[in-house]
Amino acid sequence: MDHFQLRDGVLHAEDVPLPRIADEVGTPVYVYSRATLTRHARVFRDALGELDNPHIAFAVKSNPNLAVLKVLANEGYGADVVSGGELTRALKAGMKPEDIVFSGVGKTHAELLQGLEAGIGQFNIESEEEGYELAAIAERHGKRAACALRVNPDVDARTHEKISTGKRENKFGVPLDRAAEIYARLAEEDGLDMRGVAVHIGSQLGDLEPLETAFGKLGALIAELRAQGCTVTHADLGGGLGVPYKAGETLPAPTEYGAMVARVTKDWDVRLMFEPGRVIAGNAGVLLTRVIRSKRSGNGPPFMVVDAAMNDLARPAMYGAWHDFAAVAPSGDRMTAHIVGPICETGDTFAMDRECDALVAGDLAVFRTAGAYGATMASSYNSRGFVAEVLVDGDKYAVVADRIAASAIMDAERVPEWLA
Ligand SMILES: Cc1ncc(COP(=O)(O)O)c(C=O)c1O
Ligand SMILES: N[C@@H](CCCC[NH3+])C(=O)O
Repeated sequence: MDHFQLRDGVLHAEDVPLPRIADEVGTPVYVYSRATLTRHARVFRDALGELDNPHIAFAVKSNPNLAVLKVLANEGYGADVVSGGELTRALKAGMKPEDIVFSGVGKTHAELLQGLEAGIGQFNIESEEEGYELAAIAERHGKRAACALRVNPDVDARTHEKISTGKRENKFGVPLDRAAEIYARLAEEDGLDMRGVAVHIGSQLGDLEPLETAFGKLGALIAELRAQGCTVTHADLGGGLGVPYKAGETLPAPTEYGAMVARVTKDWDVRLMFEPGRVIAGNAGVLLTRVIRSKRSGNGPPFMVVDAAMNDLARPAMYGAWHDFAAVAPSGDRMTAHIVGPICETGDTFAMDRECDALVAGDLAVFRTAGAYGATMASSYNSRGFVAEVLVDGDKYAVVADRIAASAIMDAERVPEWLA
């Protein structure tokens, strides 16, 4: 069920009319639905119902807002983090250290130490070099780090090239054909408790087949490791499940994913771990914006300039991504427009030749499916400041991230005296 629905002709987030949020908080603003987050968390967990006690770690990178993390912590979710900053957030939101997985190719010395001191559940080691560095830090501090080795299965995930992570030429993980020897060597380290393997082939996957291929390869690796005497008790299958961005688009349902996983892993005898991000948060948020003005463009459709821009929602500019765009109070009339932001780059374009609700200056509209990889990828380009975020729960809402004004960012800058 969609918690962003028209009621009496006005788009609501749960029971809150969006114009109320626009008036009270201003635009642009991200609006999240707690009910959707909770529902998605439960749907995903239920889809894994055939498995024995799966560990689900929300990919914090997809939406690191503390309130969003708290909603998921309340649902028993752990966290998949990729930086010291994300680790700090996950802990602050109440996630248990043992439920936190630390991924990423470039964990620094300080971040490895931070993870060890926090007592996190698992490091997903992405290279032999990282393994030795972690082992040395752990030994020096009298600790033992629980680890999985992330492998690169060389599988084409059939998604956008910039978010594909499982091809040999991508920077992630260790090559599959070297994984067994690296695992065995790292297992010799006193500072490491090599307990598992991990894989994540990419994001916004619309097809289960590449995932199944990658999981099949991981299963063969587990068998090979055990045959050579290594212990494997955990397997982390990453995230990646895609979500519909266009009305009417169909993607594999979590239940189909869960059934495939159960089938492929039935003889693995490990605890399975998952790192979903987008499938939990994507459709739990919209970016609420106001039309600044429409500008005629020769004989073509008008440019509809909205007050959100590529610095607030980078996905269209970065990946050519589609976000459905709809009026908050649709009149029923339609128009075709180029939907653009105010930033001084042609790339600041949300959509060209988009057929959409007819809108005029001052009207409110939303970009849908903006709950994942939205606010978290914002910048302050063109000195526009950082966009605000709101969480709705029934008929109430809270500002869960203040708008950061360009002036506040400027306060952190200095002109050295020697320039005077
Ligand atoms: C290691 C890792 N885990 C989990 C995720 C979450 O992916 P998604 O949001 O597609 O579920 C990502 C991002 O692609 C990732 O790099
Ligand atoms: N930022 C990407 C997803 C990246 C996934 C990172 N592992 C997007 O918006 O689609």
